[in-house]
Amino acid sequence: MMHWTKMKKDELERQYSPSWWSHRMSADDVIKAHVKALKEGTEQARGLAQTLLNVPYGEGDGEKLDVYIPSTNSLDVPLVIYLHGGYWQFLSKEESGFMAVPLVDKGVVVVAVDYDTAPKGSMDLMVSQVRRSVVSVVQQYSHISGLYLCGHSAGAHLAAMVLSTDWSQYSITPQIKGAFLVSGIYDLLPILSTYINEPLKMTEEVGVRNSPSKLVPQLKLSSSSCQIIVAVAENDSPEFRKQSEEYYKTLEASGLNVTMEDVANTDHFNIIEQLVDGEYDLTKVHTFTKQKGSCHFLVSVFCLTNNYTILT
Ligand SMILES: N[C@@H](CC(=O)c1ccccc1NC=O)C(=O)O
Repeated sequence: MMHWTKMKKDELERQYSPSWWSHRMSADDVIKAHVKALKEGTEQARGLAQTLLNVPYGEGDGEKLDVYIPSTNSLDVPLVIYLHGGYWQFLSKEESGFMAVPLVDKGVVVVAVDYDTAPKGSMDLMVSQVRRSVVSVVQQYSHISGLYLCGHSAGAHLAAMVLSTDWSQYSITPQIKGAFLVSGIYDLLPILSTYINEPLKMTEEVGVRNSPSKLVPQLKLSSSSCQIIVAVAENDSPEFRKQSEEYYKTLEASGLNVTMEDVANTDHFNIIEQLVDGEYDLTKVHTFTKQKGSCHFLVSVFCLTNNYTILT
């Protein structure tokens, strides 16, 4: 495949337009269906779980998160923080609670984080916000049995930036047990010259310091015991697939605990949408989770994608 530096602008923009690559619908329709599925899933989750909505994690207006709480007597309560996608300019926590639908009755707390999307927020601000949201959650829920991170698309980028944080600047060092990075972008340089960067206005310097692919040594220092899953859709664009493959290879070469999952029959959108889908075999998930005893979240998520990888 041609290296991105050799691509003309229109080809680069096509490669970085996920909706163009769906086999299911037209570009416009797949985005409309995506927003609808996430909204409906979030509404369903709000009906199923107890919720704490709009909990501040910082001083800024946009620095709020939603907590989806299971009713459980168990002391073993894992918590997963979900960072939404949407190219750092679309979507919000109002479409980001859907993952609680299958997880809440397994005793998992789900937290959906808002951050200031562009043009209001810059890349540096969004990265700082998600880092601070994780610190705030850990301070608030110090009794949890494990902290997991999940992000989709731009949210997978932000999750990878959280894993690559030098926590010495913060009041605590969160111990993240697992991270599920779905169809992410880990090198921002290819998008600098595309329409995606119009509201973001990233310079090359900003792109470099916010590229997880360039921060693997820091990730190794901060998150060496984190179990990382890099997942990508079969029908993501070749450039998106390459982003995941290369990030996975770099993590693996550094000796990190990482798995690559190429999820068959999915595109950039339904790879994450289907985590709400009741059709998947939740009974099996439950048995699996009990047998394995730990890492509920990652096991559940993987069974939901019909991909029975034993992770613990
Ligand atoms: N121009 C992008 C738009 C996009 O990625 C997107 C738009 C709305 C909501 C979510 C999106 N992407 C990933 O979550 C595309 O072609 O797919």
